[in-house]
Amino acid sequence: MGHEVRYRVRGGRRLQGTVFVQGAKNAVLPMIGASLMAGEGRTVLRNVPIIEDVRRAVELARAIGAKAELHEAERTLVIDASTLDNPVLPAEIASRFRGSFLFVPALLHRLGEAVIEGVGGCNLGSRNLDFHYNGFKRMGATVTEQVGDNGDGVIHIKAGNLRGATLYCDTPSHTGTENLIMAAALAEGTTLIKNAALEPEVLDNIEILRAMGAKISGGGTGFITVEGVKSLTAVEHIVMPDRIDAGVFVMAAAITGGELSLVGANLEHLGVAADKLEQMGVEFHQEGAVLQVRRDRPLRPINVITDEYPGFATDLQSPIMALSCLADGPSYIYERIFDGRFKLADELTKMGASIEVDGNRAKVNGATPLRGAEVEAHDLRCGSALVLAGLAAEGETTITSAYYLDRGHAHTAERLSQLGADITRETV
Ligand SMILES: CC(=O)N[C@H]1[C@@H](OP(=O)(O)OP(=O)(O)OC[C@H]2O[C@@H](n3ccc(=O)[nH]c3=O)[C@H](O)[C@@H]2O)O[C@H](CO)[C@@H](O)[C@@H]1O
Ligand SMILES: C=C(OP(=O)(O)O)C(=O)O
Repeated sequence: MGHEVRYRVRGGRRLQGTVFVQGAKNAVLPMIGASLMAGEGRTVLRNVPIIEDVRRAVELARAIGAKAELHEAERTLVIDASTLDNPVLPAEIASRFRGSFLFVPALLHRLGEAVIEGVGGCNLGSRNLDFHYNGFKRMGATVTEQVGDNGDGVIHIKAGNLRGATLYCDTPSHTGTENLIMAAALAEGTTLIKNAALEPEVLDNIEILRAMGAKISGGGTGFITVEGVKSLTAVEHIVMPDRIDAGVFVMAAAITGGELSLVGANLEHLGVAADKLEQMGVEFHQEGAVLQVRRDRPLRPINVITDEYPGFATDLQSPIMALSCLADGPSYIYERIFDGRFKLADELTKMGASIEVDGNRAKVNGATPLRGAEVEAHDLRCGSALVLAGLAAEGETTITSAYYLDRGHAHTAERLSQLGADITRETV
């Protein structure tokens, strides 16, 4: 892990200018998984966000035998999966990011098995994988769990020949849908996936898979049909913009009373979050691929219920909690997707916020002025919310550990500084 890295923010500056929205974390990770399904050739992914999760994915791809080159300046990832030879997803890499589990379909098809020593991702309460395992089993795989050398569970999935089947997600799981589509893409026969996720990243992943030769229909409807094919070919693909990164910059404009041009942001991808932000007093104007955002009136309180797309994205729930601290009146937040995503409330309280948490519901008693403090990012979006709070706070805020934020946002300090923020990323 190396030294502790933290962000230091001195608040009170109004943000103004142009910012480039990064490529989507939650699109590029399944695409790396998809690229590992190509038995020959080199996949080229462009607009790759230079974030820690991508670095871990590159390490993991190499650990299982693929050749992966991340050209950071060009934001381009080149993957040659012809040399894939090791079915083990080692704990030391795989348990550091959720996207590691998206490598499983490629291992099942290419090597006939996958050994999962660990799966990571933000600690947000229970994060089950039963929809994935049940789907693989319905397609003919066997799933067994053993205790590894260090006492942790190791999951062994043996594929044999995966066969098309009728699959479902109890709730429309984002990575669950992606994994079942990838498993079905090279399976024998036809697969129907019911209650599939509708997220734009899922659709972008379908697009690359179709370019690779997969036969997938129904994306965006909740029912996805996949006709298995014999092989997939390596292609070039541009990763879609990150709607959560865009949402955080919208809120950076909102919390500082600023005005920004977000290059690459798509208002439609924000779903209900765009409407909620409008209700709070944020103004949007989409000009082609550039989204203009400004807030110059007092922030109004809000009622947020997180939901799958196009509902209010859970990954924007923490940022809007920070923003609602400055709204004039009580805001109500109901987190429906994850049962442990409110650790942020204690950190915001250290900065002067007044927040009452009751299970998965929170009441934010705005408006309270925020003051700088030493706070802790417990997960990625907790980190982005604390940066937002720091931008609006009086005095200095230090946020540890920066790693969480760096898992999902690229060049945070540089991009915010260019807009006029006073923020540095320091190694202690
Ligand atoms: C790498 C990636 O894309 N991560 C995103 C993905 O995570 P991830 O794909 O892990 O999230 P899911 O959509 O699968 O999970 C949503 C809910 O379904 C439950 N569930 C999920 C799968 C399963 O097999 N069983 C089960 O019960 C989870 O516990 C959770 O309560 O979607 C989340 C919800 O939009 C986002 O916050 C994450 O940023
Ligand atoms: C929960 C998140 O990511 P992951 O699923 O990769 O942990 C997130 O992006 O906020």
